[in-house]
Amino acid sequence: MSQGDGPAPSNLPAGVSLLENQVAGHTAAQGCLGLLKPTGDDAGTVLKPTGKVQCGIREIAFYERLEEVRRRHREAGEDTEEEALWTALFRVVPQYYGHPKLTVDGREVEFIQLEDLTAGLEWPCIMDVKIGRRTWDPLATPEKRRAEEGKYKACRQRYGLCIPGFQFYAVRKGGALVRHGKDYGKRLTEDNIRDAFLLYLNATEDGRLSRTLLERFLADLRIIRDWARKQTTFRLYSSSVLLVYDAAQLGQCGDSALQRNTSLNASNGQTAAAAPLAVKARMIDFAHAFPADASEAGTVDDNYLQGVESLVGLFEQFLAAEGNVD
Ligand SMILES: Nc1ncnc2c1ncn2[C@@H]1O[C@H](COP(=O)(O)OP(=O)(O)OP(=O)(O)O)[C@@H](O)[C@H]1O
Ligand SMILES: O=P(O)(O)O[C@@H]1[C@H](O)[C@H](O)[C@@H](OP(=O)(O)O)[C@H](OP(=O)(O)O)[C@H]1O
Repeated sequence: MSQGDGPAPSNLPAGVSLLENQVAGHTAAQGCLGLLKPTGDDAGTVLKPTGKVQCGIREIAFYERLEEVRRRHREAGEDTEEEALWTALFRVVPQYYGHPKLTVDGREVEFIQLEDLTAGLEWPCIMDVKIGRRTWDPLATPEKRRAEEGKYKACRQRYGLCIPGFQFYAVRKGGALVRHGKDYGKRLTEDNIRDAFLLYLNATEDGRLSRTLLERFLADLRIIRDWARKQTTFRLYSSSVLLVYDAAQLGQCGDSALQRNTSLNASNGQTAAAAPLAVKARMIDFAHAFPADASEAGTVDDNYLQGVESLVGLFEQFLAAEGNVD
């Protein structure tokens, strides 16, 4: 969604800075107001500007709805079948902390405050996977629809998803940070999209991956997939799954081929068994979350489901490949 027009903010309120590891969406580097990161009491959260009014209203409504389910769940202690479908999402949607207003460059801006999914990671590897063949919503103008249909075509056609941005720390290059933005994502095709995932996942040169990493991602992705297989009340357009892991912990999973400098591991004083590998897949960006209309009632969101099924399928193929480690 658009995150505000005009130059990048020059005058941020005290106690917030730009979220430096934002990998997609509108960023300060593009002259927009990107996500911010508070310090002090609110450390560990991010502030997403609401941008276009209707996008903000829809995204807040989605998070508030989930909060309402959470409140009922806490009070009732047990869920109806419909509630259970939504409580399953708590694990795969960032915690929501409301929608505060801040003044940026003399203008009042409403934000959505969320758990920072990258908090505490030493070498945060982050990939934004935008889900769905169709990314324009029912209110899109013909121009917007054409613009959306014209990009990331090859990947979207084949997989029902695209990669607008990612970053990773290359463990076998001493932890060098590599970033790829939307131009890279737009050049990907059905033949090489797997290579983008292999890069992101710190595969060895011969394509071997950490089994632990894949299994942990799959645990979350299957929760999202199972929800998408059943839920019939929403249509999610242009929503993403954010993949996050800490490459600094990869070397502690047991295989020397994936390891970074072993002295770094030793300096952490951690053993392979003691070091939990931080890995998560989370649903983000509900700016185009629409309640199903009358003609869609009782049916699943095929557009979203197909993208998530593809993502699960890709990770399952990686996991089934021979030679993976740990
Ligand atoms: N909860 C979060 N924790 C950490 N980083 C986040 C979080 N939410 C979003 N981000 C970062 O911000 C980026 C953009 O997020 P999001 O897709 O919600 O914004 P957007 O501007 O609406 O995107 P788009 O322009 O693609 O619609 C993500 O790719 C990710 O790098
Ligand atoms: O991947 P790209 O090429 O950067 O394309 C952008 C992306 O589709 C965003 O999701 C969209 O914001 P919305 O979700 O708000 O529509 C934005 O529209 P915008 O330029 O109209 O803000 C597009 O420019």
